[in-house]
Amino acid sequence: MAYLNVNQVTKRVKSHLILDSVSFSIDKGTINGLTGPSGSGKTTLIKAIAGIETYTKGTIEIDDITAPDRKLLRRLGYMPQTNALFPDLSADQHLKYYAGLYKLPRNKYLKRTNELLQMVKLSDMVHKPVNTYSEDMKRRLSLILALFHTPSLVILDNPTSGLDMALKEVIWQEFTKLANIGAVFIIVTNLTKELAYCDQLLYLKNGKLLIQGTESDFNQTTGKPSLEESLIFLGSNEDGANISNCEETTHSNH
Ligand SMILES: Nc1ncnc2c1ncn2[C@@H]1O[C@H](COP(=O)(O)OP(=O)(O)OP(=O)(O)O)[C@@H](O)[C@H]1O
Repeated sequence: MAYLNVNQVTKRVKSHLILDSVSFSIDKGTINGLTGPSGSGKTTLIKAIAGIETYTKGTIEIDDITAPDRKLLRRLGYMPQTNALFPDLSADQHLKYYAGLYKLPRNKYLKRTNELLQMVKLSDMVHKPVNTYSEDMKRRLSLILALFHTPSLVILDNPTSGLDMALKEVIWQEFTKLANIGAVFIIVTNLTKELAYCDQLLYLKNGKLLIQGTESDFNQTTGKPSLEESLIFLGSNEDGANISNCEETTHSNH
């Protein structure tokens, strides 16, 4: 039974078709990498799933609930591409604010929050206002805000952008750990190394979902020997026109 069902989601702004009848399903406990060229609609799609962007047609169901729905608020974790933090508030104040929004009892999230702060090496900054943070510290806090309430669907827009290699590794280990206990991840990234960690990949181009599948599904569909070459091929191939029978070559990981 799929945890997330996206059915023919279409977004049109005036004459611009930003999402073109996008349909896919995602199972529990999987890490899904969403990739594609700049401007292909990745951010628009994840914002629609997170309930913060409207769309013209189609439906989105999360855990059998039609989105958007307030019942989903606590089940979702979302990290935007550009930080949406309050400059005058500290990390601690951000966490308290969001815990209040999710109605989390303090003793429930405190231990988890401390673990995450340590993981991203922000413990020393917890009482300092965000306007004293570097850009990558802001990314790290945004990531914690997407994870600390143990959501079942975690949606992250380029989560490791600007972070050092060692921290990227630690963060991906955490994603894997959470997926192993049932969390679903949708991670926007164009980094081949990160895409290779994912259970399943989704490739969006010009608002259309061209392929959903594993790395080997991608290579089989494109006829290329590696994911990197497949992505280069898909990116340079006008509208994916030469991708034959994408629908038929689409596979689910489960
Ligand atoms: N509200 C809007 N009104 C008009 N055009 C929009 C709107 N939102 C997004 N777009 C356009 O839709 C297209 C897809 O944008 P989106 O940010 O979703 O792409 P993306 O794949 O996430 O790009 P990137 O990788 O560069 O972040 C772009 O051409 C963008 O300019």
